[in-house]
Amino acid sequence: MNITVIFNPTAGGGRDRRLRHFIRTLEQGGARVRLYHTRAPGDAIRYLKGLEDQGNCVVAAGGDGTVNEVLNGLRPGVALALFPIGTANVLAKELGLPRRPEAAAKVVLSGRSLPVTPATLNGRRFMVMCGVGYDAWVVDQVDLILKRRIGKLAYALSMIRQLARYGKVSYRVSVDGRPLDCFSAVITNGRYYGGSFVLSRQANIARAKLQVLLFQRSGVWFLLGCLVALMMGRLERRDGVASVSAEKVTVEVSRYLAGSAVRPVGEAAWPRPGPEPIQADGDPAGWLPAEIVLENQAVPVRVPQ
Ligand SMILES: Nc1ncnc2c1ncn2[C@@H]1O[C@H](COP(=O)(O)OP(=O)(O)OP(=O)(O)O)[C@@H](O)[C@H]1O
Repeated sequence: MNITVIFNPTAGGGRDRRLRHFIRTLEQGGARVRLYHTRAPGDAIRYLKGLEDQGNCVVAAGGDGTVNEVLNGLRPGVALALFPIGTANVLAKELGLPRRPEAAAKVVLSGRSLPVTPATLNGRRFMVMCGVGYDAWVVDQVDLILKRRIGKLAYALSMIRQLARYGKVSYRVSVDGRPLDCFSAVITNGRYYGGSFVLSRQANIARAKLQVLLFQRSGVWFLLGCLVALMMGRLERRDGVASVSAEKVTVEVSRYLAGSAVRPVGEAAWPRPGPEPIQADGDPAGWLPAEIVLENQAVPVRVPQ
């Protein structure tokens, strides 16, 4: 088996020793391995697109951002595999993948292929989820230097800083043509969020459908209640949260609402109309408006037998 491994040396704060174990196990299992260290954001896509022959399988050795880049550079028919060494690794959690190097390598060598249907966000593929509103601002404003030092905690700090933003902009989300309004939305392919929190019990990564979660009430207390419900795995049961399945979703700003005395730390003028970010698979992915479409072909993903 020919395997290309794309290693993001910045994912999860750097995991060189674990990578060596992983590669050694692949080679001991008879695989021919080509290893590439990424040098910057977007490098994995460029590198993979330039490869005439990607082998039987491309392994994303990193977190969800690395998987996202590999997915965007992957040739049709080539299998995707994961060595989860990122910060949150939501897709790995979704697929029940092991994190230990030897076990992860065994899944690549002798696992089965699960067809997973990705979606596109304004033409760029994503595997797990994208979001607008509160969670997009949290991702957009996270301190990346702090993230390397303290991992997921950097997101917790960004979440606190962005609380005051929630409810100041409303969005018009069209779900398979049906217009709905909200103050935040997450469009997901899978069940999990931020690691191991259950976002949606209706979503399933093996199903060719997206699940759209809409946060339809404003107010910081409502948002805090949603975060607690998320931690308890009961988000979809909360009043003010709608959960609908879809194949095509568009999102645009509906309106900017009246100001607030509270403003996020570091914001000079607040609130003000401006570009609204989108996140995809936990990384910034541009600005609204957004068109999200389920693809019509699945990608084979290596999972445990
Ligand atoms: N050599 C590099 N230097 C800086 N950034 C890089 C490099 N290679 C890849 N990247 C970028 O790093 C970002 C974060 O990587 P990734 O998401 O895999 O790790 P993570 O954030 O630790 O994990 P997770 O997304 O699971 O929380 C990716 O969006 C990718 O574009």
